[in-house]
Parts: sequence; C-alpha cells; structure tokens
Amino acid sequence: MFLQQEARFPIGVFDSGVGGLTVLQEVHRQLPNESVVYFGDTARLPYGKRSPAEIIEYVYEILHWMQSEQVKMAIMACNTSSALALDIVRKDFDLPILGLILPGARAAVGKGKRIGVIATTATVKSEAYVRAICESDPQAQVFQVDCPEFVPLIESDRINDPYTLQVAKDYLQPLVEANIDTLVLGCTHYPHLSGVLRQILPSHVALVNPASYVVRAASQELDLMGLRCLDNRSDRAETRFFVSGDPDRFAQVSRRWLGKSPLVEKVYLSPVELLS
Ligand SMILES: N[C@@H](CCC(=O)O)C(=O)O
Repeated sequence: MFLQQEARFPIGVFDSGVGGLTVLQEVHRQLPNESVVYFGDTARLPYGKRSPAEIIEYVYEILHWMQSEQVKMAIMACNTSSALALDIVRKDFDLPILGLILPGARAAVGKGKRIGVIATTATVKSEAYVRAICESDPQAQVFQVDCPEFVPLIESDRINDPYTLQVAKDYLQPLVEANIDTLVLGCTHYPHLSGVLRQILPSHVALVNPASYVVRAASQELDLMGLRCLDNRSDRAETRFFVSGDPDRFAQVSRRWLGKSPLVEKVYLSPVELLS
C-alpha cells in the first residue's frame, strides 16, 4: 500500500490561505515531532466562491505538488476542499488524505442536537455537513448559514474591525433565533474569529473547531500505519510555508497567528490533466 512513505517525511497541510493555520496550530500541539509542508493557495482564494469543478482541479494540483515534496500524509485544512473534493481525489493518491467534515460532524453530535453550521457558500451548497451530521445522529437538526464576507475580512487582517462584528451579527442572527446549542466552525478561517463570535452567541452554545478532531484522527492514522515521527529532538521538526500568491503578504497576515513572520516561498503549481 503506502510503502514509499517514511516516518521522517513531512505532513502536508493545505488551505486557500491563512485558515489552515488553525489546523497547523493543532498539528504543532498534538504532533510536535512532525515536520509540515504548509501550502496556501492565496492566488485563487476565496475557494468558497468557486465551482466544484474548480475546487477539484485545484486540489489535484496541490496534492500532486505535495507528493513531489514527499509528504507522507495530507490534511485538507480546508472544509470547502474536504466537502467537494475529498471523496473524489482520495483514490488517485498513494497516501492517506484526511478531511475535516467527518471529524467535525462527529464532534458536533457529541455536543448537541440543534447544530448550527457556518461555512463558505460552496460548503453550504454541498450539504456535506448536513449529511455527515444526520448520518452520525439522525435526531440532530442542522441549521446552515454561509458567511462569504468572513474569509476576505480575515485575509485582509480586519478581525477587530467594527464592520466585522456587524457582519458576524447579521450572519449569526438566524442561528441564535433557531436556538442552536452547538455551532460548527465549518471553515478553517473562522476559528480566527472565535472572539468575535463569542461576543454574539449565548454562552451555552458550544463552539466546535473541527481542526482539533482532524488532527486527532491524523495522529491515530500515523500510529496505525507506523508513520509517526518518533524523533523528538526539537530542532528536527520544521514547518515550511508555500503559497501560490504573494509570499510577503502571507508572511505579514500569518504573523498574528504564528507569533513571527515565517519564511514563505512561492510555488507555481502545474496544471493536472483530469480524466472526466
Ligand atoms: N479555509 C476555507 C476556505 C475558505 C475560502 O477560501 O473560501 C475552508 O475551510 O473552507
């Protein structure tokens, strides 16, 4: 099966932009020995506005490139890609590929019965969370809202802007009125807004960040496959950052989350011929 993989190889983590950093933080917390290749497809964000065909094409390109970087596992740190592309691309790669929807849905049903999901327009339209939640708990009720303004606001570093709070109030209002008890942050950018969301939601509403659950699943998978890196010398694990857009811009925006400006390289992804 996955014979060419070795424990010392990195884990690939990708998103359209800085959203995947919320997953990267969990990788650093739960899997501190692992090296990571992080890719942000910043030239083509937001993915949430893209068609399913475009998203699938981008994901193929990213995974082909990640394979050339010798990743031993790929984590789609992007709900939109997980919702639209995971089941399609998985069969075409000789490496474990993990997505956020199932771990997020399972975590949500463990917390409540009236489950709100906020996500990109593409994820909401796919109904991937509705299916996954209802399969895990047929009694659960799901209320979805797409929040197309969030990703551009986060990518332009406007988290604490009063306008962002107003937009968030408008998006959450129908969910508060529906009396949700649980809210799934169904886009990896949104945990960056947790503080803003908390100001609006009643305190009994549980927030579910699927990032911590997908990384837990990744950890189990690494053990199962004998691919966990056991070398715990702190200087060995490194995270390298790559983007398709402007590396300086990514370094500047991600600084808030990483505590320092990372070194970021630009990558030109090659088009992949898709068999239809
Ligand atoms: N991080 C996003 C992608 C957002 C976007 O580019 O629209 C997700 O989890 O869906």
